Parts: sequence; structure tokens; C-alpha cells
Amino acid sequence: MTDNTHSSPPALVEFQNVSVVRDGHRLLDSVSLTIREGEHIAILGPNGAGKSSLIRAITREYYPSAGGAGVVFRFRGRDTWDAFDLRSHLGVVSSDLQHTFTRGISGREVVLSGFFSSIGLFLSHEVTPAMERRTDEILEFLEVAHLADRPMTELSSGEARRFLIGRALVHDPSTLLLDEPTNSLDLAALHTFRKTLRKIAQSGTGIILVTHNLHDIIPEISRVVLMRDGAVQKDGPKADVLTSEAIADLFRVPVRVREEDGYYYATGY
Ligand SMILES: Nc1ncnc2c1ncn2[C@@H]1O[C@H](COP(=O)(O)OP(=O)(O)OP(=O)(O)O)[C@@H](O)[C@H]1O
Repeated sequence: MTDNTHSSPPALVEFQNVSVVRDGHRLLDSVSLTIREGEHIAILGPNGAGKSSLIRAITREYYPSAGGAGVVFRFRGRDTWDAFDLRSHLGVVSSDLQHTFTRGISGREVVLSGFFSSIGLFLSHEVTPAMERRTDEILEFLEVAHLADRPMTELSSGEARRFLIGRALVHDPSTLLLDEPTNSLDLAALHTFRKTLRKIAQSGTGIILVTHNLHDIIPEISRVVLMRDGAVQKDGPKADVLTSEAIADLFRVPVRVREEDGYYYATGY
């Protein structure tokens, strides 16, 4: 008899033995990783560890270089996906995207453009009253309604980052995937960003945070995956994974890891 009382939520991402080779370079090396719906997880690794490649595999920009027995490459239980469809389940926030907003697009337009998976709005885009309402809700939730009409180029990095999160939230995705989200944020912006991310996590949205900064890992994140050389080095509960030994080994520098108020910091390097 099956006991459903303690069954885990269904898998969002299910990878077994996924390797990706590009231009003769092994970007992912036999990665096995299951991420469940609603989970709050961090993927931590040094520069060049393969984090961006993993994100590209999750969002179907990269496919496994070899299939066959033992290779599993699924998103929400399915092998094949239309990228547009996938993004209605997974909101992607990348700080790189911020640099592509160069013309005078307002924060509100950035959020609305999420409905069309575009960068800004174009004449062919038909914005419906329902889209406007959803955008208003998101702007309120992210506490940026007062900045919504300002051009992105006139916002601070921290403010602009919140509009990018808003853009990723338009389809009400079950999970947000954040790629190095605190790059170029100062202390005040980092503080606001953490508050925003905690609010999203607490609202029930899953979080996949990809970063090389320990201090990005908000207390709501309970599981951490360490990546190096395209491979998963360690995967488990945060307190077991974020030890001084494991982080020193991951970054190849002598560090001490300490925990304070639910956040982890590396010192001594
Ligand atoms: N298309 C490609 N062809 C060849 N090598 C690549 C390609 N893309 C990435 N690489 C290399 O693969 C390795 C992993 O890159 P990736 O961008 O996934 O790492 P990362 O962990 O995201 O790094 P960072 O934190 O610096 O962004 C790096 O050594 C990179 O130079």
C-alpha cells in the first residue's frame, strides 16, 4: 500500500547523468540533480564551475550531449518542452538581462514585457486589462509602484533588479530561478533584495538561487548544492554542506564559514 501522507512534492527538475559538451569543452559532467516543486535551494560554486551551463540546461538552451540508458533530462516530468511554455512555470531572473535594457523603457514596461518574453514592449504587443492588473499587483508586492514610470536607465541597480524579478513573476511561476542576483548591489540594495526574496519564498514560490556568494543564501533556503568543474560536489541540508572544510575545498582558499542570524559568511581568506 502506498503511504501518501509523507510523499514528496513532484519533481520540477530531474537530471540523471546529464553531460553537456560544447566546442570540445565539458561544461556539465554527469550531473544528477532532482529539484522538487516549491523547494528553496541554492547552487553555489566558484567562477567557471558550470553554474550558467546548468541554468541553460534547466531552461533548455543546452541539451545533454549523449542520451541513452541512465540519462534522465526532465522538467515537470516531461522530456521535451517549448521554451516559452517552460518559462510560464519557471521565472528566470538574470542580472545580465539588466544590461540589455538600454533604451528608455520604464520599469512598468519591463514587467509587462514578461508576458511576451521580450525585452520591452513593441507595437505588435497587445497589453490586456488583465495584464495591467497583474502588473499592478506585482509592483505593489515588490514595493516599487512609486518607481514604475521611471526609465530603467535612471534606476539604481537594486531598484532595476526588483523590476526584473517582477518581469519573471508575471506568469505566477511555481519557481523563480535567480542567476547571480546580487551582482553589483551595494549593502542597502542587498538588504532590500534579501527582504524581497524572503517575501517571495514565504509566499510559497520555489527558489533556485545560483550564486558564488554565501551571503545570498537567505534563511528560507534549506538545501545547498556545491558545483565545481561542471560536476555536483556536494548536495544536502544547508548546515551539513556549508562547512569551512567544504567551502575551502570548493573555492580552493583557506576560509572559515560562520553562521549569523540564519545567514552564512566566509571569512579569513
Ligand atoms: N560555449 C562554450 N564553449 C566552450 N567553453 C565554454 C562555453 N561556455 C562556457 N564555457 C566554459 O565552461 C566552464 C563553465 O562555464 P559556466 O559559464 O557554466 O560557469 P559559471 O559557474 O557560470 O561561471 P561564472 O560564475 O564565472 O559565471 C568555464 O570554464 C567556461 O569558460
